[in-house]
Amino acid sequence: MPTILGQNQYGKAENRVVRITRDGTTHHIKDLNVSVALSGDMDEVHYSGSNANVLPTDTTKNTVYAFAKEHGIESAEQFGIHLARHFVTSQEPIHRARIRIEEYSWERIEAAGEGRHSFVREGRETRLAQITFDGERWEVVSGLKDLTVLNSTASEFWGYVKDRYTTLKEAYDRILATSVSGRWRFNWTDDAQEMPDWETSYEETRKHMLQAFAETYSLSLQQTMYQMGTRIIDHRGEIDEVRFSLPNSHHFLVDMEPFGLKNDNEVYFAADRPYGLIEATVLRDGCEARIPVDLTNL
Ligand SMILES: O=c1[nH]c(=O)c2[nH]c(=O)[nH]c2[nH]1
Repeated sequence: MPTILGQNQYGKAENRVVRITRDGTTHHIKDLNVSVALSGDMDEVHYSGSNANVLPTDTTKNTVYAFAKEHGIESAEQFGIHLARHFVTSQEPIHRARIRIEEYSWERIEAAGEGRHSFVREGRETRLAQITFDGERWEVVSGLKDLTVLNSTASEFWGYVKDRYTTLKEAYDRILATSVSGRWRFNWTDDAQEMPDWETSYEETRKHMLQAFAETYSLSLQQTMYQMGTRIIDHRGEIDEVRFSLPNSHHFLVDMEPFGLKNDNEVYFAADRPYGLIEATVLRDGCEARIPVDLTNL
């Protein structure tokens, strides 16, 4: 045979599932985008077209919705663990399941009247979770994207290398802004270990990240980023690795001299591109880096 089959996986991507839980007239909402990727003994469907080992992607979709009904959605991580375990343990040919989840936040609208059933989509970040199970070991990587933050002072950038193409002026008081994309890997790997409280872990990790961003007097975005990772590793024992991808959202002071005006760090042009892209992994000492370097691959 002139070719052989390499890595392959399949499943239904982007199942949009909204679960309402009713507690009398008070309703709760969980809004997820769930992608299933399964792999295992799938050579034959590729080589000969035999579907004997193929659980249809349509079924994986139905399972997502059925599990939302039967088990509810306590957290993205918990939901992903249920699904991954189900696919690997219920179907002999399936050896590995990867569940990716995006979660959208809804805030309750406090209004007059009996019902508490109205929500506004929060302009918050998108929460992310990826759960992988091979029948023995778990890997849970959580994260977020589009967490947009800005410090309007306490940021400098100077003392850098200058060559004949360098035109950047040293900055002693600049805006530091970024849209955080981060992933963190849990050290929970098998059922015998106690599971983290996923909801608390997410909120606390997010809080440490934001506090480190706010509290670091920044000499570079690299330094701030490292502090954000360090703060998480120091405070969250359940997390061993953090990976960040931070666009440096440049804010350029507008030259107002042509208008006869003095711009005293007040008016900026917020450039959308190009942007510096600052990325790094922060690891607990002695731990292995497993989160892919390119977060668009996760
Ligand atoms: O925080 C920064 N890090 C850089 O590496 C860099 N490079 C640059 O032009 N501006 C900045 N800012």
